[in-house]
Amino acid sequence: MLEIRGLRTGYGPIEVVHGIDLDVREGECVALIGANGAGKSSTLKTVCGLLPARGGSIRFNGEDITNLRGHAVVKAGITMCPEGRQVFPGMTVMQNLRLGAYARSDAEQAEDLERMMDMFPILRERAGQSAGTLSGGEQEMLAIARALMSRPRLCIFDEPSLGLAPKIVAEVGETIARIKAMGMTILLVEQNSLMALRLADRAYLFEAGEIVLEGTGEELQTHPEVVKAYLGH
Ligand SMILES: Nc1ncnc2c1ncn2[C@@H]1O[C@H](COP(=O)(O)OP(=O)(O)OP(=O)(O)O)[C@@H](O)[C@H]1O
Repeated sequence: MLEIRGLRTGYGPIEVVHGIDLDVREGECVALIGANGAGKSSTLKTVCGLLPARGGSIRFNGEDITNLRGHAVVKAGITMCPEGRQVFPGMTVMQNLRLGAYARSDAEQAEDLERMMDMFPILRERAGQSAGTLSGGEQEMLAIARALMSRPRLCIFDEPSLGLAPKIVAEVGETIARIKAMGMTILLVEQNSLMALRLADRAYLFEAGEIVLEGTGEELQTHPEVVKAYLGH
């Protein structure tokens, strides 16, 4: 579904991703793991049209989407649930959800809003409340629901567990597992490597802007290098 070949990207004079190849197949959950600064988030931003590619190509369902603008990438069927949630704090939960559907026609929005509030009952309870007053975990649920409102074919998660208490991290993991069970294709960047590898069908290990290892989630969970450096046992 997503085919990345020889992708390079960076900021100003500095290249931070040095020609990576990466695939996500339909229905898969693929995780990117690795240390801070290894280039995982920059890769996601480049896929989403938020950071220009300097070389290589990104294809989605056979279509070249390299350097399409953000809204065109959403229209193509890719939505990102960004690091730090980035809900609009002064807007209500309902308004945030509606914004998630901005790239679509209105016809099925009401139905999707209902579906999201069935899936996340807390959002129904808080529908009229400012998003900025929600807890971190509730904001993450809102960010996930808002992403799903665009009816993506590929849902990208950037550090969904960042800054959340362990109990809430577990809830976020369960939510992603539920979305996967619904048949959604998922690309996930996560500092919590164990959670990521448990969720993932396949995973890639990033080091200094390159992919140094790839395998199934299970294979990487027991790979000595991953165990030593990222799973801490
Ligand atoms: N806006 C920016 N301007 C300049 N350099 C940046 C910017 N964002 C990231 N970088 C640099 O790009 C490199 C890759 O960062 P990136 O965020 O992609 O890594 P990461 O693997 O996702 O790590 P993290 O988990 O910390 O987000 C790092 O050296 C980082 O300092």
